[in-house]
Amino acid sequence: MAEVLARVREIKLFIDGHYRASSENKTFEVYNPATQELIANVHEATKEDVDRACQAARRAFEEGPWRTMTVKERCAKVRRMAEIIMERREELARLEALDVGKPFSVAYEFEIPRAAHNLSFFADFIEHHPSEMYPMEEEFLNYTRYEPVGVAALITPWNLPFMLTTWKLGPCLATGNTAVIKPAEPTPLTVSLLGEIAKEAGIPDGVVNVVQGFGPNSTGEFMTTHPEVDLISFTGETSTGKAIMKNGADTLKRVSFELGGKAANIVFEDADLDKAIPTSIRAAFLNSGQVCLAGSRILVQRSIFDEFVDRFAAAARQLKVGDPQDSNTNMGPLVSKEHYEKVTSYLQIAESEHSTLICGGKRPELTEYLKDGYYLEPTVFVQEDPHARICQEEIFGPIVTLIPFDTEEEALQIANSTQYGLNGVVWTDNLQRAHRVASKVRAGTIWVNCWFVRDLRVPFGGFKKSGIGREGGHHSLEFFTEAKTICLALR
Ligand SMILES: NC(=O)C1=CN([C@@H]2O[C@H](COP(=O)(O)OP(=O)(O)OC[C@H]3O[C@@H](n4cnc5c(N)ncnc54)[C@H](O)[C@@H]3O)[C@@H](O)[C@H]2O)C=CC1
Ligand SMILES: O=C(O)/C=C/C=C(\O)C(=O)O
Repeated sequence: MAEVLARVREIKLFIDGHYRASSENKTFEVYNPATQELIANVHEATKEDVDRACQAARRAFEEGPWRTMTVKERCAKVRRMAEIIMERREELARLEALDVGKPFSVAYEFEIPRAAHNLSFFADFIEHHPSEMYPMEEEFLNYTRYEPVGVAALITPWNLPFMLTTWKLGPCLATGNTAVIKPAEPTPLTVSLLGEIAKEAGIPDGVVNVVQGFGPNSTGEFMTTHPEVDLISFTGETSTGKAIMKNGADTLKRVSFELGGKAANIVFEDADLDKAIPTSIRAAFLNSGQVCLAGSRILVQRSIFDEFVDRFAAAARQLKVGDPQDSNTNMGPLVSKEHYEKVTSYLQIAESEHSTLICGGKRPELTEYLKDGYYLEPTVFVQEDPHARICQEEIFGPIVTLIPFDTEEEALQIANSTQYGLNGVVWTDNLQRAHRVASKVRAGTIWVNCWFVRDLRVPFGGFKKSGIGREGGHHSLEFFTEAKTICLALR
């Protein structure tokens, strides 16, 4: 594995079953966020390259065997992709840790197996999905077919590159669509391998294409305006979702968006703190807080506030910040210089808003090797005003805010006071309160006495500015297919 990490890679585009250079030989550089060392030179897809990828995906959809083969045969190939991913698990986890700066253990234990599961789950789900049937007395019989839509643009962010791309690719392929994928520009490594993994699994050329590049005036924009793209599944920032929607409007593209979040993690006085504190630590600092589901606003009932602050801060101080490749590391760096500057700008904002710094707020002391990495200690603030910017804006870093509340009504008001509504968390031993609060928080997923437990059958997505549509189970099936009704006269 040392060799996997040592070399500077050249990452090409994967179009129509082959690696290709950028048509203008344009490349950009990618750096290890833990050290600032160069790790890859990446070919940027020009308008001509994106056109090639979209045309290849269109041909593979219209002419190739992919759409017309039996669902059993198609899903077997998607399942084979999952097996190959697990065969390459260590390599993929090492690359994800190198590229994103996340701990290798998190990539190896959670994200790469989840990526494989994203493919195998949807292969099983789609293969065994029943059709609807509506008999009309004895005269007519209606039944429904779910047919693929066409060419899908799958655009993903840098925080969970491989996991989130496969979350989209699984249902896209199992239902018979073809794909043009674009990972985020700071983290192209693992996703760049998906084309070759699909090819090895026996998926025909042109079905899975991977292009690389930036968003506005670059690859992302060329994809979302391309006339051959029928649908777009996007995860990322809310403002990017708006731009993509505008770009796709002229050609009436179908969209599914999973956007930002600012989850309220509500801790009532009857909560079991021995469970609430370690899980709230994970919810705040997993992947250096770069998770859209992060519990970045912790609302704590005033009667237990001081105890919670002390115990939470003590647990935050215990986290080992360091080299992502070291198996003892709990938290790595932030993903890039640009993002580090954005996240650390909130330290000044918090100060100007009179937040109280409880712990963190500075670079940790690290070895010489990591001296240039984009590191920030796990940082905890207390803020009484839930309308302060650190309580409202998605910081997307290891900065968490503790906010006291007195009553259930007040907790709900605070929880619902942001523009986001992706998820929420409730800690209580009172079953009635759990149901009541869960029903009143305006968000797509509410975890009660747990966090980030994922069953891929359930709807996943956001209220308000956290997204449009739902993916997961039959929601993904509906997004990636056209439902067709066939009505047969029986007499
Ligand atoms: N899941 C989430 O909720 C995520 C939220 N974010 C938030 O977004 C902020 C910025 O992160 P970015 O990676 O820059 O997110 P982003 O939303 O700008 O980028 C996500 C993807 O969209 C592409 N993209 C950007 N502009 C585009 C356009 N006009 N047309 C088509 N594609 C476009 C990017 O190249 C990337 O592949 C973070 O600081 C964080 O607050 C970032 C990652 C994930
Ligand atoms: O479990 C999922 O499907 C998604 C998890 C996390 C994100 O979408 C994110 O952080 O962007």
